Amino acid sequence: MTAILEVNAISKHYRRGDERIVALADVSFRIEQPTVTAVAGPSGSGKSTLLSMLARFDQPDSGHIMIDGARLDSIAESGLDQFRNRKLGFVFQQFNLVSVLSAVENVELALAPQALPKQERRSRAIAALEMVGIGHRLSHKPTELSGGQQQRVAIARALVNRPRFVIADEPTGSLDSKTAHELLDLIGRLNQQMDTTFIIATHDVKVMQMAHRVIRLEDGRLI
Ligand SMILES: Nc1ncnc2c1ncn2[C@@H]1O[C@H](COP(=O)(O)OP(=O)(O)OP(=O)(O)O)[C@@H](O)[C@H]1O
Repeated sequence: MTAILEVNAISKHYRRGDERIVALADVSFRIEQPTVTAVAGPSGSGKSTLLSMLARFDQPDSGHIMIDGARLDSIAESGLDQFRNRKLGFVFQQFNLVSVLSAVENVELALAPQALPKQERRSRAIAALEMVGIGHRLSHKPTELSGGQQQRVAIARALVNRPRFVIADEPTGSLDSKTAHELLDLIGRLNQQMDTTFIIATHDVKVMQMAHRVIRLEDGRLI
């Protein structure tokens, strides 16, 4: 069976002056089904480096990654935006919403690369916001929303293109415990209903508890 994600012996190092920093060392794993995977490990263990490789923001020094049976390193630079737009959604600790835009406009941004009629774009963005339970806050700007509501808008933005994968970096890091629980329930539901695969870098035990699988990194190695 073709894995939906296959990470094959990837390594990555950085140089700082004379120092050689091993960020990832011979990391391999497969994800066979649409599931929620937590990537855990202490600060500096390589979690963000791994996520940036999965999105091809950066490339490993050796090894390779396959998504839906296709090698990431075979995608031409000119095709990267399209690849990310079709396959991936992103969620960040600080939400990364555009402060001057409303909730619905923030979600519409993710649809911009597609040549959709304005009305279609609007209705898709509204549907995504309704799906994450925030259809009653369409015209609110980020500063007029709570942290949990902003993170829901960010999730709607990540999901509006119905990507196969959502890559999240500490999505509960700025949320209180109750709001984090609600967000994780939502992620669990979206995984079930939409078959979206979530890969979540985290220090949060709650995320590790709800994930189907936890991958642990230490000094760039899987443990
Ligand atoms: N651009 C870079 N140049 C030099 N070193 C880097 C660079 N990016 C990351 N590193 C180093 O690579 C290692 C892994 O960093 P990474 O950001 O992946 O860790 P992390 O597990 O995500 O940490 P955190 O939980 O604090 O976000 C660290 O030692 C870090 O200092």
